[in-house]
Amino acid sequence: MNTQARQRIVLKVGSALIAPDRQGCSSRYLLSIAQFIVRCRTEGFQVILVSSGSIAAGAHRFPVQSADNASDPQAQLALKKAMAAAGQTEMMATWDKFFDFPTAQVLLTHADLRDRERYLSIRDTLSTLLDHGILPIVNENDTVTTDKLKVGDNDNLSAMVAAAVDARSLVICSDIDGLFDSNPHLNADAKLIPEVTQIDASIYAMAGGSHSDVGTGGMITKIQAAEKAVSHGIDTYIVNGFKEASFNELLRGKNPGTLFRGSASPMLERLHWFTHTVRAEGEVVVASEDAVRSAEDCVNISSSEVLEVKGTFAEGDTIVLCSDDGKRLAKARSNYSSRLLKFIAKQDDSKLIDSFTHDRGLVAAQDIALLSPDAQPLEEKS
Ligand SMILES: Nc1ncnc2c1ncn2[C@@H]1O[C@H](COP(=O)(O)OP(=O)(O)O)[C@@H](O)[C@H]1O
Ligand SMILES: N[C@@H](CCC(=O)OP(=O)(O)O)C(=O)O
Repeated sequence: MNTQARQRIVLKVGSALIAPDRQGCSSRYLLSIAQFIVRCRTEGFQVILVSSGSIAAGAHRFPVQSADNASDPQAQLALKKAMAAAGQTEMMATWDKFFDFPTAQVLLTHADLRDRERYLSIRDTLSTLLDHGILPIVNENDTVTTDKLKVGDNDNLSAMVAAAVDARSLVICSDIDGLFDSNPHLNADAKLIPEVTQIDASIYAMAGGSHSDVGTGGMITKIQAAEKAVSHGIDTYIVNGFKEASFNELLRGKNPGTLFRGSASPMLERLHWFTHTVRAEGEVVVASEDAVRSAEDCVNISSSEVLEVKGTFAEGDTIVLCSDDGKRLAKARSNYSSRLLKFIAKQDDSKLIDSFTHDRGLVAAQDIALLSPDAQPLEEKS
């Protein structure tokens, strides 16, 4: 493990902290966040800021909406992207004013992160910026994204960035003290959970969506982010960014919100990237769970064990191998297009079938991630 890299902190700031009333950026909460960044740097940490808020910050530039636009989803989406474009410059200018060191804007999409070459390039750029004392400020490139191209929320984006830079901690600053056992906006008796040792279905069951006009994803995407980060060995905190005390406590080494402790046995880098950043384009249902017990099993699956092929994918695309009762067993890269696999799976002649998969397995040996039997579809969860 690169010990220098382990001195990195990724700080994710939610929209409500940037532009609380959608009237442009406000310094109300940003001052204490900026001071925290400065203190962390003074103490020798390299900091990356993942800042939401471009849409919330740009909203005030588009005060007039025609009634037609309000009911047209396409027009609404175009408006949000325009707000993001206008708000992004305002947001960068606002952050820049707090610091006497340079900042750099890094706008990413999921299409950038899931492509290995681009991912490595992003990693190098972020490291170079950090090594030159520059504060990278990352956001999703909302103006160019479509459903297929986007991460969709900055919680997951911040976890992908934290893994890419091999961070030591990920701090998610939200509008609430941390993860509660149910949404405090709906249940006045909800209790704060100070530490989560294992992220499973019971933790996801506590989480609801966002209640605000400006937030995306609520607690669900924060738990997804924590799941990604902890499996890379990154301690992940959800803290209340409205409260200056949160940052003072973090600086004293205390946990002011909810802590998800990083795994003591982190995944290898490429496996982590493939498991948590790359998305599956389709599914292949296999006859038995026993066919997918190890990576070697996956390579050796014969086409006669393929029951069904779902979705459209090309050779080399990522697929999930599932059991016929819907369990996600493994993620891998298909050696065949969905079209060819569908054709092969329909054949009765086993000799013909085997002739297709004789020389190379159903999936490539390089990227195979075994998923635990009750694993949730990490990258597809919403
Ligand atoms: N179990 C829960 N504990 C805490 N907050 C929850 C929970 N379930 C849902 N939420 C909602 O998640 C919100 C925070 O997420 P979000 O609105 O997306 O903020 P951000 O802009 O910081 O990402 C909280 O204000 C709350 O409404
Ligand atoms: N990329 C969007 C933010 C998306 C997002 O995840 O928002 P939030 O839930 O406030 O962190 C923007 O800059 O407005």
